Amino acid sequence: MNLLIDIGNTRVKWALARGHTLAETGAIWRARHPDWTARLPSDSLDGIYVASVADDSAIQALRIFAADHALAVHRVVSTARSGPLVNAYARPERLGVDRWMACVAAQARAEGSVLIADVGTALTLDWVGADGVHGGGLIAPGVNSMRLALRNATQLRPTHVPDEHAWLARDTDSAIAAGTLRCAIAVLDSAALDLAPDRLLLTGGEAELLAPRLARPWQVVPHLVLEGLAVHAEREARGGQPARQRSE
Ligand SMILES: Nc1ncnc2c1ncn2[C@@H]1O[C@H](COP(=O)(O)OP(=O)(O)O)[C@@H](O)[C@H]1O
Ligand SMILES: CC(C)(COP(=O)(O)O)[C@@H](O)C(=O)NCCC(=O)O
Ligand SMILES: [K+]
Repeated sequence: MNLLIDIGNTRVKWALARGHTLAETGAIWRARHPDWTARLPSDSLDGIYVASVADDSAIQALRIFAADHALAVHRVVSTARSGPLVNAYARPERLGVDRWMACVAAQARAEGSVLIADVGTALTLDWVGADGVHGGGLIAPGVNSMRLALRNATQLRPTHVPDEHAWLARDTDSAIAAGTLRCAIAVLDSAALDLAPDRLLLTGGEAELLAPRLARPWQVVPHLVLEGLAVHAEREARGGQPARQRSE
């Protein structure tokens, strides 16, 4: 059994995986739990596969956890190809590895073109064509990050996030909640309309917030990045076209 770990800028997501199957999953807010590795499962593991876009201290903490449990850490990085998937970036290693793993998972799931939205700290879009070629994507702030940006750039200090998000808000907290949410909705709706893929996949911590408000039916896949790690680990175990990786 492998421990799969997706270290984002806000949360660590993990899964126990047997082959393609994610047996158990969890998420840990790193800022709230500086000792987050103590919350990871550690029994009966063969190894750890990690995709991290966070600062090096997170990988450092994971290395200590792995050494304590005599486990190898396979740090996955973005590569020019993975199986049938081809990376659009001229410098493939610069594509966020969470984005790359989401593309791997989306491509392995089904045929046809797919647009992937991962909305967490950042909102990212990635296109994978029916031919398996990654077409690139974009990076914007997630909803909460937009709210933090306003807080940092202004004197606005909202005290709550109202449930309703009317277009025409009549108080400051509602106006911020509506404005930031509708920015994210607008990006996803217009990308779905302009690019018209066969499938729309939505993941990330803000997926459930956005999904019911979108014009087209995006399929929410909570663990898409971890699914990509499972595919990657299996490809490597079979010896077939692994993405390049560093063993640590
Ligand atoms: N239980 C929750 N309650 C409220 N917001 C949540 C919850 N879980 C996730 N989020 C939202 O998801 C974001 C983190 O999403 P995530 O995909 O884990 O981001 P990252 O990959 O950047 O760490 C948070 O900033 C927050 O906006
Ligand atoms: C865009 C991201 C910050 C998203 O991070 P997240 O919201 O998952 O924490 C991450 O994928 C990243 O650091 N990417 C590298 C730059 C790129 O993908 O072009
Ligand atoms: K993201």
